[in-house]
Amino acid sequence: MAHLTSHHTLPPFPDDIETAPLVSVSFSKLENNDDQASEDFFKASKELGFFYLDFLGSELGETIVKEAEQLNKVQKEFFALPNEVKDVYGRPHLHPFYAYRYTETEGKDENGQQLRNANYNLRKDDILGQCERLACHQLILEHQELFEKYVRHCRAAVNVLLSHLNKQLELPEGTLLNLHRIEERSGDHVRFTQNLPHEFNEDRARRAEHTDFGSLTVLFNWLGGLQIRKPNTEDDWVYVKPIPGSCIVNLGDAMVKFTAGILRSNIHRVVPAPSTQSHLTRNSLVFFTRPEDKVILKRLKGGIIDKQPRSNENEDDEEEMTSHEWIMKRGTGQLPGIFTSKGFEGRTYDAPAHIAPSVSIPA
Ligand SMILES: O=C(O)CCC(=O)C(=O)O
Ligand SMILES: [Fe+2]
Repeated sequence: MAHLTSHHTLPPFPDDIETAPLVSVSFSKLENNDDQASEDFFKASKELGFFYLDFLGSELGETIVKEAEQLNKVQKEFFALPNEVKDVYGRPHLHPFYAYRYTETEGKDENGQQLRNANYNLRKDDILGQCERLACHQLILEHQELFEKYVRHCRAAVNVLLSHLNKQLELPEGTLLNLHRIEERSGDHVRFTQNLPHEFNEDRARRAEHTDFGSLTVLFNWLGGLQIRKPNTEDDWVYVKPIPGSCIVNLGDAMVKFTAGILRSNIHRVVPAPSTQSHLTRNSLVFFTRPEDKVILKRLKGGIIDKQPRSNENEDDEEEMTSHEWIMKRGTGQLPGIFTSKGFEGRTYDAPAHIAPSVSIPA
């Protein structure tokens, strides 16, 4: 059978380490409004906030998988460009968030260039021509059609997920979809990520801990390295094994705020790939969906959310922040720390100034 993905070209994920208990939800079943799949998805969204979305057997799903493979090739080509070429699209001069961002790491490549871990955030509104486009490299423009299809397809899949959540939360029809209209300005973006092999380092692992800021994240990775913290533990981290044909979906802070904590945005981080894969450079491809820029991040009215207890008497008086403000503050380190359903968690991390363009500043 022809391979749909390139996972088989890489050393296998080890079979002797504990992995995260993500359930697998069939996208094709969700498309066909299967009740059991819908309930399984809702349960996973409440309990772990992470699940595999199995795209096999769905036309849209398999298209997304193929496009992710193509974009993975593009990102490798992009990261292989000379540093000074990539720096043209770097922050802070291009944009504080939608830009190429890196941290230097030990060693030089064969051309004597300093090695870097990096990511590159490409805005949905740039890709779809919905705003004045930020400068980007010719390579990105050459693949404009692929980017546009990928964004539209990921958004179509996300809309299926939002519709099921809407139904399970018993919200008035279209509530969640109306907060995520593709044609409106939002913080949705495609992220390229590249990390070079390195020894596990506790401090670096801690700095990488984060929740995602937005609504739903569609993640493709090819090597292990993503870890989630087991719910109700202080520090028990387990690897998420990549599954060919599935993406990993996780819920972000906005969904916690909208549902007054019914849904879960789980803490996660990226550390070196495990044993058999640890010598390889690791790439991941992320599509972040976020509420429209103008949406205020607070509990929605209606359905089972109305039955959720208030977290404190002053919940209604708390400072209201729009999705755009939240993303920019969180994305540039002005609101550091780990956000959970109970608010910000105790252990916070302030980015030292010297690693300002750090890829450790999360999501
Ligand atoms: O690289 C990965 O597998 C996860 C990346 C991630 O969590 C993020 O970019 O927010
Ligand atoms: Fe993340």
